[in-house]
Amino acid sequence: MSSGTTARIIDGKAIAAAIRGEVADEAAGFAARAGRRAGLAVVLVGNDPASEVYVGSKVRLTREAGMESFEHRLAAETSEADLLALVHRLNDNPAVDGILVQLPLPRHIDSGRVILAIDPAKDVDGLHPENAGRLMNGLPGLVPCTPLGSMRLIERTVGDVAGLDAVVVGRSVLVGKPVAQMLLAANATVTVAHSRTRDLAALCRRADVLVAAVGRPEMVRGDWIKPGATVIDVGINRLAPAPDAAKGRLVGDVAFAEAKTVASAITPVPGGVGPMTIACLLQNTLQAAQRRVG
Ligand SMILES: Nc1nc(=O)c2c([nH]1)NC[C@@H]1CN(c3ccc(C(=O)N[C@@H](CCC(=O)O)C(=O)O)cc3)C=[N+]21
Repeated sequence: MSSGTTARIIDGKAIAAAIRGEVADEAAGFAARAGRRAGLAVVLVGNDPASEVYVGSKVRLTREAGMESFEHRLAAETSEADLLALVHRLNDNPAVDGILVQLPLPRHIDSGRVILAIDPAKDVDGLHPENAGRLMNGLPGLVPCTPLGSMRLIERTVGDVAGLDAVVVGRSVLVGKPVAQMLLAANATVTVAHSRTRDLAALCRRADVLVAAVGRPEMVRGDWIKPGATVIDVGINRLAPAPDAAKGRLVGDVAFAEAKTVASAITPVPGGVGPMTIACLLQNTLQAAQRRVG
């Protein structure tokens, strides 16, 4: 398994910071032309601690990029009707260019219905079926941030993926399906694997580009990886804390220490895809703002 080499660690944190810098420059230009700043509304229902942390960084980085942040924190018991009413108000608010409803929502709320209520032109998460359909059909639209961030890292690492074998492990609407569409649009030969896939290890070993997005800590082992492959680890899993620690360690869906002896390049967790997600969210917000003012 070990080739005695060590993979290049793809520095998502640094690349994301560079993208945020570019977004900040463009956001300043937008504000000068439009006479207002681009605005992002983030809606958080309930107080899941992980979601609180993500929303906190989204708000901070939105402001750092020179955009306006509208924060809506709702109680866990908020009704679906009240959440839908807020989404409609944000759709109608001209100062809001992007709307992100943090997922997962409490179980009594149908997230599909909430996503459907978001104006597709403000759907900076790229989750509305109209935007998903646009991605599928190769039409311009807003694309989901985590897949977009993953693609940016792939492009920067391997350049052109045309003709390469790409395997995506995971078929979620949030990550697996859209990242597969993006790889296909870039002319990779794409296989989407999932929990029912037979001999997942052998399939993964054929991948020049392997995207792991299953949400299972360290599931992808070193001997599942083709020597020289590029590995994009989308998973963010917090392990149970050690007896003396308050918080468990963050790990991806890939067994990093094993994989880095086989791959030619790999994203770390944290510091890989995660920061790229937020950078792409800011970029999507600016794009939505620019389209809205025409
Ligand atoms: N509507 C919606 N859209 C989302 O895009 C969305 C969501 N809901 N719900 C939750 C997931 C998760 N997510 C992350 C964003 C940034 C990091 C991130 O920046 N992580 C850092 C730090 C991780 C840490 O220390 O906790 C890193 O990986 O280096 C992680 C995870 C967006 N999500």
